[in-house]
Amino acid sequence: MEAPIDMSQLPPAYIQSLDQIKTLHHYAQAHKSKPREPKDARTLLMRHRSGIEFAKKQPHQRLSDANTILGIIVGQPYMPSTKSVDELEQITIAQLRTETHHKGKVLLVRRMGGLILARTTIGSIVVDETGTPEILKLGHGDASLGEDGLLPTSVVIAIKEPYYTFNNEKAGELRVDHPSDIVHLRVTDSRVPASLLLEAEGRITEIRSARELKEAGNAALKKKLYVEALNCYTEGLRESCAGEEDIARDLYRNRSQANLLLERHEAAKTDALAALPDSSDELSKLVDAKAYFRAGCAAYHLQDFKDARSLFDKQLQLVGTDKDGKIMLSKVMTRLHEQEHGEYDFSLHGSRLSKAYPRVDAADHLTKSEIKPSPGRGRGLFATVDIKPGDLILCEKAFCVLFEHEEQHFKAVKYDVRTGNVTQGTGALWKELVSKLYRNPISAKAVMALSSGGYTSIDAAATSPDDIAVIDTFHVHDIMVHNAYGCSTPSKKQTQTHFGLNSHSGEINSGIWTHASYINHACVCNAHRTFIGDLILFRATKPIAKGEEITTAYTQIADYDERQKRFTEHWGFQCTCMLCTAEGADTAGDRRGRTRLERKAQTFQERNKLHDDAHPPSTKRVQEAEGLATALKVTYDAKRFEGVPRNAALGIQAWLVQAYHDRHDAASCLTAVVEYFKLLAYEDVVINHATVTLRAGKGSKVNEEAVHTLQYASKVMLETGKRNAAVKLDDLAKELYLIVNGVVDGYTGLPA
Ligand SMILES: C[S@@+](CC[C@H](N)C(=O)[O-])C[C@H]1O[C@@H](n2cnc3c(N)ncnc32)[C@H](O)[C@@H]1O
Repeated sequence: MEAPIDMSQLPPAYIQSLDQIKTLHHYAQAHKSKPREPKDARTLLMRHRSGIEFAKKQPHQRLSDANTILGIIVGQPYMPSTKSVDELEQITIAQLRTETHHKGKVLLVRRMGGLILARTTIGSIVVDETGTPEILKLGHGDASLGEDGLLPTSVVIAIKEPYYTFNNEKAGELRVDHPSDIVHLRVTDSRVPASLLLEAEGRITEIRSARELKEAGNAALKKKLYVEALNCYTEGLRESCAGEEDIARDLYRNRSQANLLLERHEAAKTDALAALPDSSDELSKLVDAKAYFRAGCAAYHLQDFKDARSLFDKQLQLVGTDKDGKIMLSKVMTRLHEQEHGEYDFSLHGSRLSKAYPRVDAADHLTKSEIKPSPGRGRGLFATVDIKPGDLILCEKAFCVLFEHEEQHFKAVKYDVRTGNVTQGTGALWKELVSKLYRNPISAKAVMALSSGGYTSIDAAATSPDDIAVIDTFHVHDIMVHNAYGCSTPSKKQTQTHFGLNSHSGEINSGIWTHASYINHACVCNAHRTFIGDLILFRATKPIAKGEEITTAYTQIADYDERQKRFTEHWGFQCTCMLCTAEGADTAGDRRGRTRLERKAQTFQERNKLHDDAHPPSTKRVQEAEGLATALKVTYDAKRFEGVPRNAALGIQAWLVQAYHDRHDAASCLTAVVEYFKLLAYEDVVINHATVTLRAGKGSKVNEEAVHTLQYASKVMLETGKRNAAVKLDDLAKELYLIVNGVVDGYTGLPA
């Protein structure tokens, strides 16, 4: 989940930058609706050129560098235009007003400068039909599309309902935050004013016939100029006339390939299917097979494995046999098995991970849960079957995830002018998410349906004027803030090392999982999450009955007041789970006293680190720890805390478990383990050489330490010759390990 920033950790330059952002915001508010100040074209262009040079020299700005500052401002939201260009009244740049959203208006401009591809924005200079230049800043845009993909110079750009605001230097600029507010008008378009009929700079307008455009597209595809190829094929389709059905099919089939390469899987599938005739002769069978293969690949990427199976089947029926088709079909069958049964080869998936390949090729398994209303919490996720502790509840691939080592990632401070909140960690994800949503607008609907904490937008997904899906960027932002999960950095080692999946890397990586996002929070929850690459796994920590709500802990903040503050500020709720109810009924003084004692216990543990049984702690130290543990336990009202964890006492109790083990005090060690599980609110806890039982209670919790304490109990049994009890305890430790780690891999248990 998005982390609030610790201002004391920021370099001074950041604080300055934030102050600038805040000052700018106030300046803009004070200059609302004033006439735009004219600008000198020469100065504007010169400054733009030096901006381009500067951006080229700083391709990788990082937070660690105190001299380079990335700040993202989440501005005062304005809605994306849901009108088509034809419905809007044309205005000129001179008519713009400062800090104003020009509703009902459209600006027609052409780009005259290069692009400044900065990490947080994309900038250029545009000129309107009167020759007036102005700065254009795109808050979001798929930089991978390149200059001509983003703002081609071969077209006229319509900026729908333009927003005119101020840049860092308090100079006016056109700001486009919603990519759908930009429409490309071909120069042949009758709406383009004569003065903007530029000399064709792009190649598209030089070529006329559909066949020539197909050849140009193929040449561009070979050179990996995918956007150019796409534009050529699209233009070719517009130019193709009656009698040219074969060429049109080629154009669709080839555009499908360009779309696949641009990760526009929905469009890739539509195009591939549009290319299909009834295969009559051998040659058309071959090209049809190619189209089925492409449609199958697109369906695979869209996780529609049933559809993918039927498409690859059709491909193979046409050609008899094909190596690539067979490989894909075999992968599809594995995915269908994962999807239906929730059975995954997690070791294999983990072993394929690396920083270069941080995403897993796996299916979602979602059938054990469904979205339903959760009284007082909006919607929630509910079990559709009885689920046992340790069972996989769900496994889902991210809709979008960004890892901090990836090229598109950058670290930036984000300042939200609406709330004054300063956060870190999701600026880059926001940009990536918007790009991905535009690339696949149908899948976008699942993301746009997520909770946004009260942001009310237009039903943007339902409208697509000018054939462009409309997505409200600010809505996406708020959805991301309320739903993103922080995840670990993927590596091969994750599934090979002890608690490898649990090792978090500071939560800078984050992503959106659309189904898992429906899980509501409870501090004492019934589902624990881990990650393998971009796969999120939830396992049951206790029995979950069919129809019961699935809950997870959004944050593990120990202090009650701090925790509630975070819930209120970040997610807009107060937690009323069993733990919060019990802790909330303590007096403020009780809580303060407990926190003081807990800190004392933590300091004691830090000063008295345990090593092994060759270096056991002294009796005096153990007595000190026992005193602290007792003092902490009595801070809990026995009745009120029945059945809920007594978190503050856990750390020192775990220290005692190891201390007794290291001192070869078997009886005390086992008693301390029993006590540890009682503190976790486990029920029926019996651990002796004859009986080993523990049962997760309604309010119990589980953690890494619980696994370790059971391992110490197991060791003690082994060392005292009680092998059966040792094995039982080791099995229990392994069961808990599976819950906490997500997979059993990496577990280091008893020696044989
Ligand atoms: C990730 S979403 C969970 C799904 C959400 N309930 C929905 O309807 O889409 C997070 C939001 O759910 C609500 N929520 C989650 N846990 C809650 C709880 N324990 N009590 C009340 N509201 C909760 C809050 O509105 C929070 O901002």
